[in-house]
Amino acid sequence: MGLETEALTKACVDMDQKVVVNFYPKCPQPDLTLGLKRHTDPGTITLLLQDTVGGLQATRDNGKTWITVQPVEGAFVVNLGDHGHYLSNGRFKNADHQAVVNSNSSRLSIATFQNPAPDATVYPLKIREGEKSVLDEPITFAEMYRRKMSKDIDMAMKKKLAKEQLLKDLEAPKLETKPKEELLKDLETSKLETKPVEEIFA
Ligand SMILES: O=C(O)CCC(=O)C(=O)O
Ligand SMILES: [Fe+2]
Repeated sequence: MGLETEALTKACVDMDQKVVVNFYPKCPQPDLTLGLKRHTDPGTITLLLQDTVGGLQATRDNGKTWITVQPVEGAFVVNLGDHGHYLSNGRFKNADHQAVVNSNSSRLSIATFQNPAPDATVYPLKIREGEKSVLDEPITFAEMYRRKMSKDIDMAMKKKLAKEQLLKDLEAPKLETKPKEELLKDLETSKLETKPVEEIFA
């Protein structure tokens, strides 16, 4: 990024490492659900170790296509998180990803999140000529996280209300529509789920 040595370390203030072990049991009807819903990781960078089963998917072409991240034995998947996205002024993208399940085997993954300190400043480290900042103002990592989570809760609430309405509508007599399972699945995979981070913070 053309930054001075230690610029990233300084931006993170006091790096905090969190390890999460994800266990995805076998699922008899994998196309009705997800192991982990679509999201971006909030931190700077994530190192992910997945077993040989596979199930991690990421988008490309601005969310238009899903690709499966094939497990490579002994290799980590390195994801950029929201903090890394902002520090680079969006030059490096936060990985938009999800985990699917399957009916044959259970799966295990270990994610190691590298997060900045809660009071670290989130703002591009360098804004190049002609570029606009992806953030209007500097905020703390704690604030960035709070905004992300409240948008998430908002979406979940909207989705819950939409689901309740849909179930009500389905009870109405003579409603010509797709089968109930299909409608519920549409809702489950709908764009209400999450948005690209730029839109969330717009
Ligand atoms: O299990 C996976 O492959 C993805 C895990 C993940 O995205 C996460 O823990 O944030
Ligand atoms: Fe993730």
